[in-house]
Amino acid sequence: MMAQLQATPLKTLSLSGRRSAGAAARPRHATATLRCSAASRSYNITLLPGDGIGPEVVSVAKDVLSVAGAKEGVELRFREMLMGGAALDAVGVPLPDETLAAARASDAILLGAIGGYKWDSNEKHLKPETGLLNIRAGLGVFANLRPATVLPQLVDASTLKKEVVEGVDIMVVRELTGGIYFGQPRGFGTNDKGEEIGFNTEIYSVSEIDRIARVAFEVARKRGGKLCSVDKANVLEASMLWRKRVTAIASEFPDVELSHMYVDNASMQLVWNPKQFDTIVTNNSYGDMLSDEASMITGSIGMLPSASVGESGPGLFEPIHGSAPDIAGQDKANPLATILSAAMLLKYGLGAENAAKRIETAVTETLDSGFRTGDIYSPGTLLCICCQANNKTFVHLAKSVVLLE
Ligand SMILES: NC(=O)c1ccc[n+]([C@@H]2O[C@H](COP(=O)([O-])OP(=O)(O)OC[C@H]3O[C@@H](n4cnc5c(N)ncnc54)[C@H](O)[C@@H]3O)[C@@H](O)[C@H]2O)c1
Ligand SMILES: CC(C)[C@H](C(=O)O)[C@@H](O)C(=O)O
Ligand SMILES: [Mg+2]
Repeated sequence: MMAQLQATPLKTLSLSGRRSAGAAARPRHATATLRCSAASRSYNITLLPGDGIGPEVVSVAKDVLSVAGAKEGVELRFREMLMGGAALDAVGVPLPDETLAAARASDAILLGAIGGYKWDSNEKHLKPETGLLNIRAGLGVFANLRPATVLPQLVDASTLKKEVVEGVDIMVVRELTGGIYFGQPRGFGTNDKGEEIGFNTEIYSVSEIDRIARVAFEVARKRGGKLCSVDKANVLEASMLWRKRVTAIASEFPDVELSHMYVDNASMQLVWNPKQFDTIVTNNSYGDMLSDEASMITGSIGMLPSASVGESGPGLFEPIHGSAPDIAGQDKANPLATILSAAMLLKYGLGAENAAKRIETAVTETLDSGFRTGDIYSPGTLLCICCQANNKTFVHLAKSVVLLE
């Protein structure tokens, strides 16, 4: 099924449910909506557990997905495929052809994380990270939506002051298939002094900027109506074009208030006064960095989900964190970013809003009950582990909350 690029941004992606009235509640892409509510309620999901904590958090999210789907009559069939370091070890490439083919043929993809020390010095084409970039490009998922929402139960989990973070609800719209990650030329060489050099190219075309800008304006329109475009237009040509095009596209969205900010200033403003931001649109590399920074406003990088969508084809859903090799295999990982990515998969990938809501409610109630992994633990809460099969885990508590509804 098609990822609902048209329908998705028209609905709020915010966990807090901030939503404007009127058209906001009515997806514009009728075909996608009809398909979602049609008789077929059976979907194929590709699971890409990957490396490090990836398999731990994906197995938890899979259980939660199954229960939430079943309670709403949505049948989910899972197929696990190799990706990242796990694929390198098994078949010698980070993104096997069969994995990309299976992902393309499915209705949605849930990815854990890839990477690890073992493969860090591999050549570029044999890095787990190259597999990740290739699947994003291969699926054409150019719009990466990364919500950073401070949940009321976790206002004290942030290293920032409560009054600074309380109520923060930001959506970072990151361009995902262009910019310096993919620009040519890139590589290694020698300069005229005979010194070794490494180089990359930051490059954006008008069409790449226009399409991500339109997604961001649509998202902002259905949230707080404010869009801040982050660039480095005081120095870089690619950013100068970015700013020119975002400004031009703004005329299609007179109801959205557009501002521009340089990325260095934005990095500072995010921790000084994060509540000034509603929706941020930015390029691939600034979006990578600013979303990690925004995650710490919410308490932990283990909390931030994401949805990546394109013009057609299935969406890719993944936590924003990495494979966390420092805690892998110790049952310490916070699975909430992946569980919330699973909720985004249901809502925006499949249109199964009620099932998604069950997951969001389960997460809220799990936190209300005081359960915390180490990254968001505070005195007075219950330290729990990621995926051991006992009653003190997120997954089992989440399941029982889902079942109780
Ligand atoms: N999308 C992805 O698959 C992705 C994203 C980022 C990094 N990576 C890769 O992951 C590897 C490690 O990268 P890194 O250390 O820079 O970033 P990381 O996000 O893996 O970890 C950074 C820190 O956050 C902690 N952390 C991350 N996720 C957590 C969770 N769910 N619960 C609790 N703590 C969590 C880690 O323990 C670590 O201290 C590298 O190989 C990197 O390339 C992959
Ligand atoms: C692992 C890496 C390629 C990836 C990125 O830079 O996009 C990661 O940091 C992310 O945020 O998903
Ligand atoms: Mg990142």
